[in-house]
Amino acid sequence: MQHRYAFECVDRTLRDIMSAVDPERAKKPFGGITVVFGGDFRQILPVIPKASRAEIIAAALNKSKLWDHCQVFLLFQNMRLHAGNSPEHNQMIKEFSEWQLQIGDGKVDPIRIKEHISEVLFKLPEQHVVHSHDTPVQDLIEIIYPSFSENMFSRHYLSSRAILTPTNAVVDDINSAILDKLPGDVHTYFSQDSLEDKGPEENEFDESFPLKIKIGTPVMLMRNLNQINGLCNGTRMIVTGCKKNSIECEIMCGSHIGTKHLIPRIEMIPTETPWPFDFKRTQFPLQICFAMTINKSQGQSLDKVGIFLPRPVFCHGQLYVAVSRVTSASGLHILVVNDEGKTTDITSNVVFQEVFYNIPSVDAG
Ligand SMILES: Nc1ncnc2c1ncn2[C@@H]1O[C@H](COP(=O)(O)OP(=O)(O)OP(=O)(O)O)[C@@H](O)[C@H]1O
Repeated sequence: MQHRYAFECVDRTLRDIMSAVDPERAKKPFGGITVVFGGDFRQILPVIPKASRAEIIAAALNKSKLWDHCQVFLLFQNMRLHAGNSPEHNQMIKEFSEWQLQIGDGKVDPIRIKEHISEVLFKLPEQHVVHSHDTPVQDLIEIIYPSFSENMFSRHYLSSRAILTPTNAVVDDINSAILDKLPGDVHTYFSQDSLEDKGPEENEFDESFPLKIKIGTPVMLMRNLNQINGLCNGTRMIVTGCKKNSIECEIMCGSHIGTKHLIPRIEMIPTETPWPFDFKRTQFPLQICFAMTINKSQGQSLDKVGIFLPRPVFCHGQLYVAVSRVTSASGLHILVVNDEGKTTDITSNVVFQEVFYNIPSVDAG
């Protein structure tokens, strides 16, 4: 979810612009222009580094004054879950959809509740749990990417599945384990970090953070480059060519499927840093996506989803986002590893209930 400041900024700008047409419109939300928001407060709230729970809640759109002017329309049908072909199948889909919502609403049957952090320990349905003794991660990779060597060049095979996990470090490990199975040469692309005004000193971070890929690797775009051509933050593509200063990729899902694009290195300067100077990183805005973080998976639809939890989820809506990416109940596989390194069927759910207080569906429920 966007920080409410983003919407408030658009509101103020439109009031300003529309006041030129009619001074009265400066008093109306968005200068009198109808605006449609789409969203789900069960999903991950604005990400604010080091923020407290209260600060995260305060950043949500429904804590803005604009919310008083919003009329809420509720959507009830889960369009992502494919319709069944028999009454029994439809009943199964209904139950699975209700279970997803229970997770989102924080209403799963608890084994134990840690009130102060709104964390609930609960038991996962057996049909989704992956049990493994010796090599849990390899086993999960095998379930999500079965017969990899026969299918690794199939666009549909690669675009329809992913492993989701809470942290980037684990994502990198899984991605490199699967990348090793792809044939072909590894192409290494270095990023360059520098200080915007670094003076005569050499920057020891120059030429660090390499991107290692092979032709055929699925990658996700990490920035909006060209929305008209489908190059948006989150677009998944296959690497089709490794050039010296660009990477050729083919979009593998959505309305621009099959189109090829050259992705260049781009400069990025983080604005919110604790330092009194700016870092500039020049890098490819791409990340390998055999596995991705749960946060990054928000918005994706996948036929086969492997959720790997070597540590529990840690923020509101993370588990809900993870379990709701899948298009069928049978496509969801969850591997939970506890502190002793053993697989288990018990995990945590984190839901900040107070974010729902002025949303009709949840109040009514
Ligand atoms: N009107 C529709 N008819 C058929 N399928 C639909 C329709 N709307 C959405 N879908 C299916 O549901 C999936 C999810 O749609 P979409 O990504 O627009 O929803 P969303 O609310 O943004 O989801 P989320 O926020 O959970 O990522 C799509 O991939 C599509 O397959």
